[in-house]
Amino acid sequence: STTTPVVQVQYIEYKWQQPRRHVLHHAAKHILSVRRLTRSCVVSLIHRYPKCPDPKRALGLIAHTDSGFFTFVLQSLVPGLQLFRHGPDRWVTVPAVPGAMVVNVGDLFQILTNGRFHSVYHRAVVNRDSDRISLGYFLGPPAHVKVAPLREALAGTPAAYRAVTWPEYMGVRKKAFTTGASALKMVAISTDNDAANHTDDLISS
Ligand SMILES: O=C(O)CCC(=O)C(=O)O
Ligand SMILES: [Fe+2]
Repeated sequence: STTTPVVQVQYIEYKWQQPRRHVLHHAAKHILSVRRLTRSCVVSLIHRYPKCPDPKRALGLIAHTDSGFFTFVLQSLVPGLQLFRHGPDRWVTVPAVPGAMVVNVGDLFQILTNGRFHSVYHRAVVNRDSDRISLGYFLGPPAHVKVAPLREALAGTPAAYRAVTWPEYMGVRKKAFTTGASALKMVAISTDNDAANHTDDLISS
């Protein structure tokens, strides 16, 4: 039998301005209400990265953003997940904390929050001495659900993205991958929108 879990949204980053907390709250409520209406929409992947004698010359997983709402990553005790940070531009290794899950924001969450939350550009590097294993749980909407910027995220500003389903967006990403374009920009409504251009900046840098 199934029970409805009691979910509490906790704000880890207290420095966030009130409008952003408000958007996070509504986005979380929205995702939970979509989940309640439908069956599971979690995809899981297990990665195994064999040890590599010359890690500088190989990459475990090419730099990318994830497509769904969130990705939950469990790493083995060998770190390898890296996030791209600006100012100065650099790759930051996420420490492998036993029992800890890393939560990455994905492209559809950026669309849902009209760019108030940015999907994280990340990659996986390999280790010289040890194999590495990671588990990824990709949370997104069921295939038929259109994702569009939430009214609460707009607050008087125009929508930066058109509505897309997860499979539609995967199709756009596939096209973007072959042409070197940005998938988020391809579903953006206005090209002079900062939020929509954000990922482009990352990819070109
Ligand atoms: O291996 C990792 O830590 C990252 C995996 C990942 O980014 C992915 O599966 O999308
Ligand atoms: Fe990823």
